[in-house]
This record gives sequence, C-alpha cells and structure tokens, in this order.
Amino acid sequence: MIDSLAGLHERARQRLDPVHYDFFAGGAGAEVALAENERAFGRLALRPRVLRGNDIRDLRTTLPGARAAVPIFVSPTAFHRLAHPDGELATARATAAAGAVLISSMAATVAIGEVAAAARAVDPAAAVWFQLYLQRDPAVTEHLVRHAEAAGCSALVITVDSPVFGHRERDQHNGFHDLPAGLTTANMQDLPGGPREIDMSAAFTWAHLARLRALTRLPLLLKGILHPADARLAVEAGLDGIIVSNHGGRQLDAAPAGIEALPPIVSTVDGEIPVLLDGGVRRGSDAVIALALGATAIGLGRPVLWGLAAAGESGVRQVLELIRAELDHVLTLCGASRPAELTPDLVVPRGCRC
Ligand SMILES: Cc1cc2nc3c(=O)[nH]c(=O)nc-3n(C[C@H](O)[C@H](O)[C@H](O)COP(=O)(O)O)c2cc1C
Ligand SMILES: CC(C)CC(=O)C(=O)O
Repeated sequence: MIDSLAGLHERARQRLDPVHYDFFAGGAGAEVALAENERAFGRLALRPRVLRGNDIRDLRTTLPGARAAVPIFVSPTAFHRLAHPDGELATARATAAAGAVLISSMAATVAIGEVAAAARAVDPAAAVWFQLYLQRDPAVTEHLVRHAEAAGCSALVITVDSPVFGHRERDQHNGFHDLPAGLTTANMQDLPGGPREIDMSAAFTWAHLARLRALTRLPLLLKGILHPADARLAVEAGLDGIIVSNHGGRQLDAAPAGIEALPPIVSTVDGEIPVLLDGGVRRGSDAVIALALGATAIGLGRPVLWGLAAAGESGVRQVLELIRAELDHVLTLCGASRPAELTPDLVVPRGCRC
C-alpha cells in the first residue's frame, strides 16, 4: 500500500524528535520563501492538449553523467541518519531502484564512497552526484572532489547560494547546532589535518569556480541560481548544468520561488545546458509545470526526508513512485508522451482568460 505524501509527512512528524523535525521542515527568517515554493505552483494551471495519440509514454531523461529513467533527482539534504538509522544508504538504494539521480550532500552522515556503493548494488548504472560547498581551504575542496571521483560519482554539484548560512529561527529557538553523539558529517572526517567543520565563505568568485573546473573532468553543475545573469555566466564558464533553487527557502527568505525564477533563466540559457529545478515540488502536476516551463528534471528535498523518516528505504521508494506515477498521469492528461513534448504554452496563470 502506498501512502499519500501527506500521510508520509504526518508519520515522519510523529516519529521524529521535534527538534530534528524542525531542522528538516524549517526555512530561513519568516519562512516566506519556504511557503512560496509550494504556493507559486498553486498560482499556475495546466492547459492541456487533446487527441495527441499519447498512449505510449517514455520518461527517460539524459542529464550530465546520468541516463535517468525519470526526470527526477533527489536534492542534496544533510543528516539523513537523523531521519532513519540507515540514513543515506536507504536513500541511495531507493533512488537507484527508481532510476532517479541521487545528489548526495557533503553534509551526509554516511561517506560518499558507501553511499555510491549502496546505489550501485541496486543498479550498477545508478547515477550519484556529489554536492559540495567550496571550502575556504582549497586542499579540503580538492580532497572532497577526489573522494567523489574515487566513489564513482558522475557529476559534482556546487551549491553557490550559501555565502553565509541562512538564519533558521526554529533551530535557533530549539538550540539545534550539532549532530547528536554517534553521528558525524562522514565526508568531513578523513581530510588533511583531520576532521573539519563545513566552512561557508562569502569570499568566492567565478575565478574560484574556474580553478575547480581545472581540477576535475567530472561534469559540474551549479545549484542555487535565481538570476538570469548568473545563469548566463554559468554557461560562459563552461558549466554543464544549473539547478534553479532557493535552497528550499532556507537561505534568502526574500528570494522568489524557484518556479517563478525558472522562465527567464530558461530563456537566457536557451538550451545550451540543462536547467534543473527544485523547491516545493509535491505533486506530479508541479513536476509537469516545471518541465513545461523548461526544466530538464525536478528535485525533491523534504518529501524524500519524510519518506525516509516514516519508513526508511521503503518510504523513500514510495515517495519516488508516487511522484513518478503522478507525473506520468498528468503528462498523459496533458496530451504528451515525453517530457520534451511539454511546452510553455501549456502553463497559464490561474484566474486568467486563456
Ligand atoms: C534538511 C535540509 C537539508 C538541506 N541540506 C542541503 C545541503 O546539504 N546542500 C544543499 O545544496 N542543499 C541542501 N538543502 C536544500 C535542498 O537541496 C533543496 O534545494 C530543497 O530542499 C528543495 O526544496 P523542497 O524541500 O521543497 O523539495 C537542504 C534542504 C533541507 C530541507
Ligand atoms: C547543515 C547544512 C550544511 C545543510 C543545511 O541545512 C542546508 O543546506 O540547508
């Protein structure tokens, strides 16, 4: 029996320590950006086409370093062992089984080598990407890159929306600063000079990214792009993709919803590199709206954490299957047989005369 996403979320809320629930659920400041990610989808409608002969459908999607069965990726989120003892291993197995792309966070509680091996044990072709924040000490950044390469990751995702950490008022109120005893940020343990803290910095520029580009042959994607001018700079810097995201409303609370930022970015990038999107995707219709507005794939952050906390690997499988099945259903209702057939004319503002 597959639960609804709302059912899994409720079960997760009941199972989690309330402080940890708040860490997963919360956003920055007044949580406007967090709420807007979901609300913005509600302001859009799908205007379907009919009689398109789309009884056979194909959701396969090509991404940098990945041939995915579905246009879905698991967004990088920290600390999966706070949600379930199997942590990132469960997430990796479920994501590989779904044929989706896993972006494993540098703030994972299982090291990237073990995460990637767990995914490959389910499907030898499973795509695992490694997410990192550039570290002030370039030796640490380089080590993280080498660990990801050695693990067999097929792309790197550099998160660029966090020159400083967002103000998470729930965490401040709850006094949540550190992982409980027994859990570590596993990728940060085996580093030059010993274990390190994740170190965010506002000092980075496009020049640092060029240095990273020279350091590895892996495809590089930037995560946390909201301005079309930055999307253009990413294309010019030779990036292999961008992820439009406001970090699930956890960084700049005044940021637009990802789905609102997407159209001008898609038009600036003009098909030169894939544009991915995350933030507030909770239903197949949200995914179809994003794909129609030009996203190549959509990411799920909290829904995966709710599945994991509710029922471990099986819960994550349920979340990914729910979204896949709904995506296929809505695609059919819109008259499309492939994500690439979804076009922007299918999306209209709610309340308009269309
Ligand atoms: C608990 C939590 C931890 C996160 N950790 C990271 C992280 O380590 N790196 C990162 O780039 N983004 C991180 N994010 C942001 C997600 O990758 C993603 O952008 C966001 O969750 C998408 O929105 P959604 O939760 O509405 O699906 C985190 C989000 C949450 C909720
Ligand atoms: C603990 C952080 C590195 C991850 C996080 O909470 C975030 O990026 O939102």
